[in-house]
Amino acid sequence: MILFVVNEKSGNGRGKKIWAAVEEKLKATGTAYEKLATVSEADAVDRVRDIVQRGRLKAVAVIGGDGTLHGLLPIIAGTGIPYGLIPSGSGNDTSRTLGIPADPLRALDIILAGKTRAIDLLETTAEGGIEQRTLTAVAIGLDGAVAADVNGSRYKRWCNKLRIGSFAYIIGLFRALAMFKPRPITVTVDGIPHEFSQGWLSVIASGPSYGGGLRICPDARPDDGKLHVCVVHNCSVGRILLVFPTLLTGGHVKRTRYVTILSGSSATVRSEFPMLAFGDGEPSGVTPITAVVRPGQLDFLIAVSG
Ligand SMILES: Nc1ncnc2c1ncn2[C@@H]1O[C@H](COP(=O)(O)OP(=O)(O)OP(=O)(O)O)[C@@H](O)[C@H]1O
Repeated sequence: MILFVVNEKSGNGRGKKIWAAVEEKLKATGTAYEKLATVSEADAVDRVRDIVQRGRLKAVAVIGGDGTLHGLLPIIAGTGIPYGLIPSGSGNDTSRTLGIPADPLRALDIILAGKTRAIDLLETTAEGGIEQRTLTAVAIGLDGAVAADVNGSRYKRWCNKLRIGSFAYIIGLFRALAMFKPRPITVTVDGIPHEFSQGWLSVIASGPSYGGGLRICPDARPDDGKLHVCVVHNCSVGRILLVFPTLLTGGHVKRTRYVTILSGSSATVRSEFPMLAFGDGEPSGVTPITAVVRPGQLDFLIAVSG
């Protein structure tokens, strides 16, 4: 049996509409399935845990965005249960990285075909011992301020309605820039500290894409067994605005005066004042935060040619 976890809120209600089309096809193909419409991450965790414990699951598939996938990682990671996605979020960085089509029925075909690829996860521990697993990237500093502003905002709902979900992050950036002050930060990768007197943002990524399609660590691969770090530092607000469009192509990595790219198997970000961190767009605590890569922890359902 395939368990479908449906976040009807994701993508501003798109999850609900997508389920109707998906269910029709599941019935037409005689697929054994169970649907779980969940109202929150905690609700999903409790109910999915019970079903996983009962066993005999062929796969767990999410109809939602990166946040919905993120919420179930503590239950699915390391179990060998194939994890699938029918994207209905606004950022959809996981589907972008793994080549999962936006068309729900084509995404369903991938789930039904049952081919998996083992991908890496990031395990983070933030101030106060808050532990999380993240699939795409942990954003700290300015990005954290952007995520905090975007999540639950009215403009995110409008962008989703207009099907320009990624645009919400651009609005969030302008709003966060008006409030955020760069601070001294230390980014330690595999034990080697890198000091920045004006740290704007640090992103610890498993794959190349975050924030709705920004190619923050363009050389990262979700199954390369490494974590990748991008630090933007020591530049003016004007420079940040100039760098931002280059994130869409990954061209920012050439601006080595204020963009530093690192990689390794563990990374810690410390800041003079606590900075917010968001993993897969969900709150992960505040600095200091340490991320460790866990290679091949998740068997993700992907396209046969992917
Ligand atoms: N299983 C779930 N069921 C209902 N709500 C959930 C579930 N998991 C997480 N949520 C909540 O729903 C919110 C939106 O979900 P999600 O992040 O998947 O969609 P999105 O924000 O539209 O897309 P994206 O993360 O790709 O930008 C999350 O931020 C979280 O608060």
